Amino acid sequence: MNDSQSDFPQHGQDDALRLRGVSKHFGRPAVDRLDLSVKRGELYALLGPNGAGKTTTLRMVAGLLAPDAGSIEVLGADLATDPAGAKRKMAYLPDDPMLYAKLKPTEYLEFVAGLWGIAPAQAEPRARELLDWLDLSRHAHELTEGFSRGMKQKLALAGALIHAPQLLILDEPLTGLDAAAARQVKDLLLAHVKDGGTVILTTHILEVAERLAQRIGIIQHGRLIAQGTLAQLREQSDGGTLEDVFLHLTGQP
Ligand SMILES: Nc1ncnc2c1ncn2[C@@H]1O[C@H](COP(=O)(O)OP(=O)(O)OP(=O)(O)O)[C@@H](O)[C@H]1O
Repeated sequence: MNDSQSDFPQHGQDDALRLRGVSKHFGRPAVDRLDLSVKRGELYALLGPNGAGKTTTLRMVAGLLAPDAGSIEVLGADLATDPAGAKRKMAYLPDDPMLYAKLKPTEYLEFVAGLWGIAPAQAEPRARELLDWLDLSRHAHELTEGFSRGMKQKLALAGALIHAPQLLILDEPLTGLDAAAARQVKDLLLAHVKDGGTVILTTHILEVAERLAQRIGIIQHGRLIAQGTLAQLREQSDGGTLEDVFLHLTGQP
């Protein structure tokens, strides 16, 4: 996608993300001894019914929530012992990203870049490129308070990408986007993976998982109940669409 990402490691056997026995309880288990690995250069979709533990899992990976048990490794950096090293390599986009209403996109991206210690001379072309990619350039000098939900979502994604992270962690990144915006975001994610980067995302839009993901994991009651390519998941079920497979595996009518 750009020069700053050309030093990504080549596709290899290494995992970009590795969770081992990760648990989180809120009175009752939200995530329950979860083992999950995502390979470098892979787009992995995490599916599950409401309340299955998807967001809790991603928030722990992003370092926003401490696991009660287990370990999380991001591109070789242990999140517990090297949180700064792990966080530098990843970006997290929550499902309800927060922006600063009184900033323009260029100012917002400059601000986020500053938090990462990126010099303005380096940040500015990267910001311009991201705004172009997401078709926000013509709004670059407008206050974000006037933005639609989809525009805010795209700007938040640009902010998450400003430090050229290798691992993207995205919670419902396509919800609320119109067809054109969804296409821009999907293209950006596919380009990231093509460049050797890694994506893990949650979605309730099964067509997104079906079309984008190399592997799909299904989580229920905080545990991974199935994982594989769409073809492999179909084999574990009675075939059919991903919706049929999902409903079958999660025991829903
Ligand atoms: N901060 C919290 N305090 C108490 N319980 C929580 C908290 N966060 C999550 N939970 C509970 O943990 C469980 C998993 O929630 P989580 O948000 O991870 O599910 P999810 O799979 O992302 O669901 P959805 O698809 O509805 O977004 C739910 O039972 C939820 O109520």
